[in-house]
Amino acid sequence: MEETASELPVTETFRIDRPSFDPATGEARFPYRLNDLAFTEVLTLPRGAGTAAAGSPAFAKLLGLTALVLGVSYFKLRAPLDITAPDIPLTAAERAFVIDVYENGLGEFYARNELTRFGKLTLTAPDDAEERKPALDLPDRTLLPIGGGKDSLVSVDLLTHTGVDFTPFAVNPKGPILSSVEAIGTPPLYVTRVLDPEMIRLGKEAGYYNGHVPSTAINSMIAALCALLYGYSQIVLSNERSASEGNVMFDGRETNHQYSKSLGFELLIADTLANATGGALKYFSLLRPYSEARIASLFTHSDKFDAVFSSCNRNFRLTGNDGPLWCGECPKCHFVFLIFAPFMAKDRLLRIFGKNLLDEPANEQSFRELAGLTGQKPWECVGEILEAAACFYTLTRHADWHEARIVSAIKPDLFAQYGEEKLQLAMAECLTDSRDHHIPPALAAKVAAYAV
Ligand SMILES: CC(=O)N[C@H]1[C@@H](OP(=O)(O)OP(=O)(O)OC[C@H]2O[C@@H](n3ccc(=O)[nH]c3=O)[C@H](O)[C@@H]2O)O[C@H](CO)[C@@H](O)[C@@H]1O[C@H](C)C(=O)N[C@@H](C)C(=O)N[C@@H](CCC(=O)O)C(=O)O
Ligand SMILES: Nc1ncnc2c1ncn2[C@@H]1O[C@H](COP(=O)(O)OP(=O)(O)OP(=O)(O)O)[C@@H](O)[C@H]1O
Repeated sequence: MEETASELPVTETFRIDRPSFDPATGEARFPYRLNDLAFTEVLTLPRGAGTAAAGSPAFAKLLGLTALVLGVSYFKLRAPLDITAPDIPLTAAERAFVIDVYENGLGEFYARNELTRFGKLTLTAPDDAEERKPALDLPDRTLLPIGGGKDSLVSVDLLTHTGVDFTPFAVNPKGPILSSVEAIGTPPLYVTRVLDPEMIRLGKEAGYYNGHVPSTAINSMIAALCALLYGYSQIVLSNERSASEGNVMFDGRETNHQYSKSLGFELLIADTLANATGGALKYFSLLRPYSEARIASLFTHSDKFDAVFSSCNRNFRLTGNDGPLWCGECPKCHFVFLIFAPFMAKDRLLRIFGKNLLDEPANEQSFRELAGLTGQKPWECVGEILEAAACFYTLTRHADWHEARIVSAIKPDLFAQYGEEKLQLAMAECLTDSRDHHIPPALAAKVAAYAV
């Protein structure tokens, strides 16, 4: 559906109503209205939440903010300019946070649907003048969201070896999330999330838009509700530094498929959660210092999860996955194979993927896109272009890989485009940890000492 400026939906409105939570059933309900359509999203949290925590002003605040963030799935059907939340008071900083979710969090959605929304959205909600709420008392415990792929499992290893106990957390766990948590062996905290089926149906109909939503922002707000209810003082994400690189420029801004995994968003949500809890709830990514290549090298230290993990997103569709753990066809499978290859024994890598993805000519175009030799960076959860190019460079000099079909096929263009010196420097950079992170200093020092 194409849209011209004169057709912008100025008379349409998206309304976010007051959400509710019943501690007896663990059910949270989030009602929305898009013009004359009504939707409800439902979360089911584990029962047994303290009623005191559920009745606190801080929980009401986080429930309201969660309603705003979860709203993106319904808003995107028409993407109107006006958003209202008549019963959810917001501070100035919270407004900026919500607008960021609806602008940059939906950046890929706008770019792919050719919708210009940056700087045009209005959010009408009552004012909350109290920017910083009173301090809550939360026990010193860690909630660790698990995605079923290599990243959060590297965090499992880092926390385990630095003596930090944690509870694995997941929203709608399935496939590799369930099997990885079983291998971790620590009782998890799981939340069931049911999107309104009418929204899913309309997303496939003419007259409605569809596209990507910022899933990490959504999962993080749900984790924050659980932190308050079940008593956790920190939520530890596993977002790599490579996630901050965008895909394309659109409507005057860089759009990023992984926006809500970026450092910029981490700072915004961390501030929002801290202000809502008087500083009691911390949020940071343990893997922010690392490139994807460095994370891959850290993953090789243990083979505990080899048979159960997968980074392939086909596993995480709402309806599940009836194919193999690694499809071997998508850009994410290709990227993960590429970054493991320099660091992992070849037979182990082939066992994990079930085949050699660098020997299949059909994959060449996809690998070229990952390394920036053609097209654009794929709309997928993949690392930086230069990082992929640097990994390819390493493989051109690697006894096990230099003769692989795709490595030999792209070598001339790789060298011509980047030059050897730039590729060598890029690899060195990938393996150098960044100090641009927000891990509490004592933990950062312990992790740095372990992750040599
Ligand atoms: C699993 C997956 O990657 N799904 C993306 C895919 O959706 P698809 O239609 O193939 O399957 P479903 O996920 O089952 O979605 C069905 C419809 O429901 C809509 N929907 C889904 C979840 C939601 O929270 N809200 C929704 O409205 C969805 O739009 C479908 O119409 O393609 C979609 C369009 O590009 C993507 O939006 C789906 O991505 C999921 C929301 C998802 O969870 N993806 C994560 C694996 C992901 O991409 N993570 C990124 C981080 C993104 C971020 O900013 O945090 C990453 O790991 O880098
Ligand atoms: N279903 C989920 N429930 C809760 N948190 C999730 C879920 N899926 C992903 N996450 C969180 O978001 C982070 C980013 O997801 P992502 O898919 O990039 O990571 P991963 O699965 O750990 O590793 P990989 O990048 O190899 O897939 C995860 O590390 C995890 O912290």
